[in-house]
Amino acid sequence: MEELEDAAKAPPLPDAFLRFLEANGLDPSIYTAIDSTPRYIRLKPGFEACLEGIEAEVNCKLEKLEWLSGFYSLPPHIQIARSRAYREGKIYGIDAASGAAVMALDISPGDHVLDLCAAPGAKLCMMLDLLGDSGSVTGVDVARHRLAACRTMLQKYMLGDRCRLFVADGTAFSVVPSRFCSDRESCESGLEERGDLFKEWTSRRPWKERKRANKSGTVLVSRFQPPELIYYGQYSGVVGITKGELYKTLSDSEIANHGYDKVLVDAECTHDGSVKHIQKFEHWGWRTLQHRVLDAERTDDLHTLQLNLLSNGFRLLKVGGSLIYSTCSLTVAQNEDVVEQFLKENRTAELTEIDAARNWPCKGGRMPKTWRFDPSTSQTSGLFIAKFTKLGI
Ligand SMILES: C[S@@+](CC[C@H](N)C(=O)[O-])C[C@H]1O[C@@H](n2cnc3c(N)ncnc32)[C@H](O)[C@@H]1O
Repeated sequence: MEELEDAAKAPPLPDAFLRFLEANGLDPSIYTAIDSTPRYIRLKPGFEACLEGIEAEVNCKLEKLEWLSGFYSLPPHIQIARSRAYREGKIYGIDAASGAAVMALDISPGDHVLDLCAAPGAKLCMMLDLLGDSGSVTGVDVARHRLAACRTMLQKYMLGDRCRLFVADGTAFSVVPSRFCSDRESCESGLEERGDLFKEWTSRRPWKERKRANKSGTVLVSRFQPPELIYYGQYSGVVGITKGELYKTLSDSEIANHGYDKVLVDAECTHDGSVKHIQKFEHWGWRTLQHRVLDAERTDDLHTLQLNLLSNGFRLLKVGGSLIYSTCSLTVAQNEDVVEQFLKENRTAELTEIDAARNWPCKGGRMPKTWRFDPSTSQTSGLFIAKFTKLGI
């Protein structure tokens, strides 16, 4: 292949992937920027005083990101996974572009937030840190093993109190926030009176679940399977209510008032903008890339899935609430095209300006009000972000 002749310019990528990039109008040179793209960490709120100690541990200076609160950049070769700060839950490994997607939600105290493609949970943890001692976050993912990793992360960072996790297909998920029982007082009263109420979570449950999951042999659930609650915190709104109350379905007009305040649809995609992810295929084998990225892109199923996730996330949003649609693909087909189709089908959806983006090192997408991060523009991983508001009918 001609593209591979100039080794100095061309990244070590297989022909099929280069053809995929070309077909989607994407510049392969972003994959060479990887060596100079910094790594990012987010400091857990409350550990600001530990900064110097963390620097000594990872043996480098942490550069504060002026445009994203709580984030620091490190040289790309620095590994954080073995550091004590990481193991003790003082820092998170999360790309700055992912942090921007969460910030675009404008989370306010008391918000009830839905994260429809939540695993492994870096954004979910950030939402919980932003909420602090109010509101709730509901995480949903179709992959049980990935959501179990998310539960482990909640436990590690001690963030589980206001969170509940459901293994479910996000295109059919229907559980609304349990607004009425997410305050301490209301949760603590009357728990002893009825036997069918959810009691406080115990760690014995995950073992039972594992057994059940092993028996069923399924890793992904289908849209016809009921949601499976694999974790809930004490103030997540689950303790003190019945199964019937938890799974009660609401009409669209009821959701207009009682739906989620904020929704994140960080949709399944080909991950082609996540340069670090693409580089992993060097070790996993380029054949796996063919199967997971290129074949997936060629089918219409992925675009339909993205549109269905976005539509269902929007359906569960209350009027006046906002939704972020993001993918770590840089193709127009998985981003602007999905947004365009969604707007055609949803007259109560308004594409909304992300005010903070004016100060972010990203560039506009092909549609006004949409944004794109990539290694060359923003020195981050690739990410597309669009924000919608739900209008009253
Ligand atoms: C880009 S990842 C999400 C990353 C996550 N938001 C984070 O910050 O760690 C996409 C996720 O979508 C999940 N997924 C794929 N199809 C889904 C579906 N139909 N419903 C819910 N989740 C789905 C995948 O299992 C995967 O975990």
